Amino acid sequence: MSHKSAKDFFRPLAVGAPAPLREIPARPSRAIHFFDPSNEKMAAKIPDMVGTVDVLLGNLEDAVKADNKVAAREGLVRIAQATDFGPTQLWTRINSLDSPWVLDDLTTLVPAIGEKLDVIMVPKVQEPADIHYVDRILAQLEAKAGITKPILIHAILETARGVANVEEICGASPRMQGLSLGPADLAADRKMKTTRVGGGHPGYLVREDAPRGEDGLPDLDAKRAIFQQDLWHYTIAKMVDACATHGIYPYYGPFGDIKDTVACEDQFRNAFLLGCVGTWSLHPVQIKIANRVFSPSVEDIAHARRVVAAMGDGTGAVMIDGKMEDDASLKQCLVLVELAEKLAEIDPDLKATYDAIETPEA
Ligand SMILES: CC(=O)SCCNC(=O)CCNC(=O)[C@H](O)C(C)(C)COP(=O)(O)OP(=O)(O)OC[C@H]1O[C@@H](n2cnc3c(N)ncnc32)[C@H](O)[C@@H]1OP(=O)(O)O
Ligand SMILES: O=CC(=O)O
Ligand SMILES: [Mg+2]
Repeated sequence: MSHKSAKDFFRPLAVGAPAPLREIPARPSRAIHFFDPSNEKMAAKIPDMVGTVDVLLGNLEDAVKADNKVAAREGLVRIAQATDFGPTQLWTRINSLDSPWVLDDLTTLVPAIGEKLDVIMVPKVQEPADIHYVDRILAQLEAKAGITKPILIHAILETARGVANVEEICGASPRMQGLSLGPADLAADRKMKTTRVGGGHPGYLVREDAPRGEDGLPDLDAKRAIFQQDLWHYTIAKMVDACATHGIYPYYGPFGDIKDTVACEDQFRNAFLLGCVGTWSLHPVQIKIANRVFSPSVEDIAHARRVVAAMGDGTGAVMIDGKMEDDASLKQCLVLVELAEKLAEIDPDLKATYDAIETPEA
């Protein structure tokens, strides 16, 4: 039980730190593209990726070798200082709070590039106290460095305890921007018997009933349909509800089977349909998939605009193509229309596509 009053949440946690935000801006973030700033070949590509992806994230945690942790941190500072990110957001993923690197990550990055950093992703968050720790230290570092806008916090949901505490984590600070599912660490922490980074598993399935023989017993040799199930449905749905409750944004996380672009698209689309606003991209090939999946389709926008036009003042019920539409379906349509408008502001190709859709008269 928190002893803070509601208004305390909107006071800076250090004298001289910027005032906390009251609303988290809905900035497009279809793909959060990970790069290792200590990998020179990868890092060299980052300036040219500005404008092609909504978020560039300099990763300092898992996937960066222990020997390269300092080089990654310093590489990120160099890239951030030398690059004009224009409309593209710059995020980082710091090392975990129990690691030997995280304090230096924060005390180096905030003074050096704090004005350019939009969001800090915190891995392996277990409970609100983890967010409180980062919240206070960020306020102190922002105050000392004279940073003018608060750096936001994004937590990865990748421990069983984190999932159990998800609501409290979302509400732990006005800096909370969103959550990502971390299926790889979460699987390990839960002791799931998988060996993958995200995605499904052919063994997690439901099988059609067996036909019965004359003896009334199941015919085990009969061919039966099987339906692979989604390992992540429960956690994503729980994360989406927690984020929506707190006015912050949910994301799918990594899809490690880089070459299976079809299954990657399916996983991303499931997350989009359930309410996620974006996903991670681990390889350039995943950026295009994410941008396509997390942008409403032409068909959806055409239909949504028809519903908006037909619903007039937004009350009552109408029939369109044999289906009943009312206030509730109108609200769903407005989610898509408003998302399309936001995306059109930063993506000229998408704007042209949406502008070309014939819009019915109101
Ligand atoms: C569970 C988790 O925590 S997930 C998050 C942590 N993991 C990550 O961040 C992984 C990030 N991605 C990567 O490290 C790499 O993409 C790997 C290791 C998966 C594959 O790398 P490669 O074997 O080099 O892939 P591939 O040969 O297809 O790369 C093609 C080109 O894209 C570049 N590239 C690959 N990944 C990236 C990236 N994330 N960002 C920018 N460029 C990239 C490569 O440098 C290569 O460049 P080149 O054509 O000039 O040689
Ligand atoms: O960090 C991500 C994960 O899946 O673990
Ligand atoms: Mg992880």
